[in-house]
Amino acid sequence: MSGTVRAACLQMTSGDDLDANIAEAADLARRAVDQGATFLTLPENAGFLESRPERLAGLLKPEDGTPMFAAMSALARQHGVAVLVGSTGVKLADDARAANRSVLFGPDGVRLATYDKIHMFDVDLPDGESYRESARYRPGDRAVVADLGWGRLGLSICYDLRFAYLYRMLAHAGAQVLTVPSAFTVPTGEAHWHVLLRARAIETGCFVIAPAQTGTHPNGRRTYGHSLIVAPWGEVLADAGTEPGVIVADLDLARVAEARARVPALTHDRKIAAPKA
Ligand SMILES: O=C(O)CNC(=O)[C@H](CS)NC(=O)CCC(=O)C(=O)O
Repeated sequence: MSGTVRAACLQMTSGDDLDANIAEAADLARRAVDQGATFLTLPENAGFLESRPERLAGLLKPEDGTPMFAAMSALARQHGVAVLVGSTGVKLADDARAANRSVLFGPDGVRLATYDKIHMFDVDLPDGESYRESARYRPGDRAVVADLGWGRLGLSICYDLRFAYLYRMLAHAGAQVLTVPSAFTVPTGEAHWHVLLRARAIETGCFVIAPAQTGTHPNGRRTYGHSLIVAPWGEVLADAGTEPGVIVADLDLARVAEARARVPALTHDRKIAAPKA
C-alpha cells in the first residue's frame, strides 16, 4: 500500500469532564479537517485524565458505552476521516481493573482496531511523582496492527515507547506507521521523549505519530506536550510545543521503503544466545 496521507495530532489538556473533553477533541478535529487531514490522532487519556479512585469509578464505562468513542466514531463518519482515539479507560466485564484502550475508527465510523496498553507505568520519579498504573489498569498482552486504505498502522500507548521489541514486532508484522498516543510526565519528557520517538522511527523505518497531552490537568498532573510526527529516516516533521492545538504532516509512504533500502537493518535480525551469568 502506498500514496500520501495528511496526518494530524490533536494535542489536548484532558480533565475529568467527559463532555468538555469531547468538545475539545471535536474542536481540534474540525481544525485538522480544515487543514486537509484525513487521519486524526488523539492522545492517551483523551476521554478523561483522572487517577483519583473515587472519581475514576464514575468515569469508566464499557467500551460500547464510552462517550468519547461514540463521539469520535460519529465525527469520523461525518467528515469521512480515520480517527484514532489514543486511549481512554474502559470498564471490563471480567476484571475489577479497567483497560487503557486505543480504538481506531475508519472513515465510515466503523471500529477497525482495539489495543490495550501492554506496559504499565509503575514508576517513582526523583521529583516525588509516583505512578501505579497497574493498580487501576489490566495490561494488554497482544500487539495490534490495523490497515487503512493507504497503509498499515502499528498501535501502542505512551510508556510502551520504552520497549523497543514491541515496535520491532509491529514493523515485522508490516506496520509502516507507528502510533504512540501519550501523557508523558514533564521530567521524563524533557529527558527522553524526542530521542525515543526518533529512535523507534529509525530502528523500524516507520513514520511515528505521537499525539500528546499537555499542560496542567484538573487532578494536578502536568504533562509534557510536544506531540510529534517523525519520518522513517528520523527527521521531525512537526512538533506541537506545549499549547493545546493541532499539527499536521504529509506522510509519503514511499519514504518507508526508501529508509529501509538505505539501511536494511530490519532484515538483519539474528537469533543469539543469552550471555552466561
Ligand atoms: O495516570 C493518569 O492520570 C493517566 N495515565 C497516564 O498518564 C499514563 C499512565 S500513568 N502515563 C504514562 O504512561 C507516562 C509514561 C512516561 O511519562 C514515561 O515513560 O516517561
